[in-house]
Amino acid sequence: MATQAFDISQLPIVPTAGAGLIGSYLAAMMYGLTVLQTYQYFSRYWGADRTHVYVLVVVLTVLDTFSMACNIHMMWHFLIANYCNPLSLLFADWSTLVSILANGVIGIIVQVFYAYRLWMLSDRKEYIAPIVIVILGIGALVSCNVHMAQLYKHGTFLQVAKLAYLPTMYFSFSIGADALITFGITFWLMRHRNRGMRSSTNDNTIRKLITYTINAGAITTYVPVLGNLGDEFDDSVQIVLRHFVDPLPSDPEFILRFDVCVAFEQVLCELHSRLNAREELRKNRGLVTVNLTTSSTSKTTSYYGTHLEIMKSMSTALKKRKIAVLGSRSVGKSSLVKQFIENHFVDSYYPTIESTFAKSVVYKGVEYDCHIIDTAGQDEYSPINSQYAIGIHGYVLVYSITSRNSFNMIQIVHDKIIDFCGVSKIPCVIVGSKCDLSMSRQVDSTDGERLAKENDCAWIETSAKTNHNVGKVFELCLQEIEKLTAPNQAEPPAKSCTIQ
Ligand SMILES: Nc1nc2c(ncn2[C@@H]2O[C@H](COP(=O)(O)OP(=O)(O)OP(=O)(O)O)[C@@H](O)[C@H]2O)c(=O)[nH]1
Repeated sequence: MATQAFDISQLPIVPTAGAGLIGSYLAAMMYGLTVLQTYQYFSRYWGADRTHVYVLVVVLTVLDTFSMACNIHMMWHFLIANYCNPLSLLFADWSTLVSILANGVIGIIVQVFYAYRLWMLSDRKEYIAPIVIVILGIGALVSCNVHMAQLYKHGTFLQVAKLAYLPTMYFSFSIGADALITFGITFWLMRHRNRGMRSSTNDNTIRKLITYTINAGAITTYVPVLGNLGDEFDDSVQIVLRHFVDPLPSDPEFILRFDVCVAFEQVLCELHSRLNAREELRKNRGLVTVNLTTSSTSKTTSYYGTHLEIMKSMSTALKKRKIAVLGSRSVGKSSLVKQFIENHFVDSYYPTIESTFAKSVVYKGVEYDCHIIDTAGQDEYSPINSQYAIGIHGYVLVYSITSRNSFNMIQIVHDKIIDFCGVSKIPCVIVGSKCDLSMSRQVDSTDGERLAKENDCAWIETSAKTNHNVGKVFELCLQEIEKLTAPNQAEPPAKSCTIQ
């Protein structure tokens, strides 16, 4: 039988899928990074988060993987299995349809998550924006589903021009939700910066969070904006744009571009969320104090700003612990706190007036938002300020092993707090500092241990200089606080007392 010459120009399509191919390569690269982020999340935080957070991360990753597999199949179907068969471009392949749905589901999960995050950031006060975000997210999902159902019903791409309003709706809903998320989160972060505990580390971290939020918002909004506005650009730009995000297509090639672009956008969204993970922000050491807690009694809590981190913040009623560091002058209180928070030792001596630091500490798989108050040194003539008896969960009482006087001050300070608080026991760790100076030792470790035992406190020797046992000090303090905390109680009663 003679083969009929086929005139490709008679087809109601543009027979090129190059745009889809390039888009698939980019999406695959982004997918690889997303998997890497997921791996890092599990290797860093395994055991520290709650089960449902892991489930959520796994579900998102599986959906991402599924979407990527569909994209690869789609490319295989059109470019390899049907090589030299331009007619195949007329018919909707199952993977094209299913990946539209998978991307829609990923989108709604991420948007609902961000709506929840916004609500939490606002101390559960802001309802309107989160509800609008969810409605827009549902709108985007519905547009996706209707689009997929229509394509399935028709079985071919011939009706695609008539259905072009559906991807336009999808893009519009996505832009609305992403823009609202970005503005909402930035607004609340700025509010927290203005009213929260002011310090350069806090401000830096909040600035960083705002930058992340704006970047993530800009990038996740970028593709849909181009999608909707592409036709407005001049010809030269359009040549490029048409290959990625042609908004109102009249040919099936669009489906490839659309699909890949949506996948690309979602993967980017995922990627950015994960890139904003806690380790990066932890480099700032001092943490921010913004209201994100689920506990109504706690006013501030740590906030690392993004996706996975906030998943965790949301999942756990973050436990805030306020710890006061007390002791004689020059025993090394500030050095101890600085070593713990900033990981460095300062040789020079500057008397402290008072500074507060914040840091999250994972202890026994639970993350605590610790606020550490470094106080001015006490002596017989300047006893402790009664403010250190109010709202404090635990105490670190520091003496220097090179100063007998500083050791003797510990009992005085301890009794004073007990007096102030009107209780018989306080969560407390007694710390013998400067243990690297053993040649000048004036206080034996047995004396320290005995004193701690008599007062029912924990005890440890440290050196801020050599970073010996520094982290352990605060772990012990948390341990002492938790001993006095009823099981499942997020907030132990901070010592609030009548001053006698
Ligand atoms: N060798 C040694 N020196 C230390 C150590 N910790 C602190 N110092 C030194 O002790 C001096 C006082 O340290 P600070 O941390 O300022 O003491 P402080 O208790 O905060 O002093 P106030 O602010 O007056 O209460 C500084 O010169 C520190 O370098 C340590 O572990 N080993």
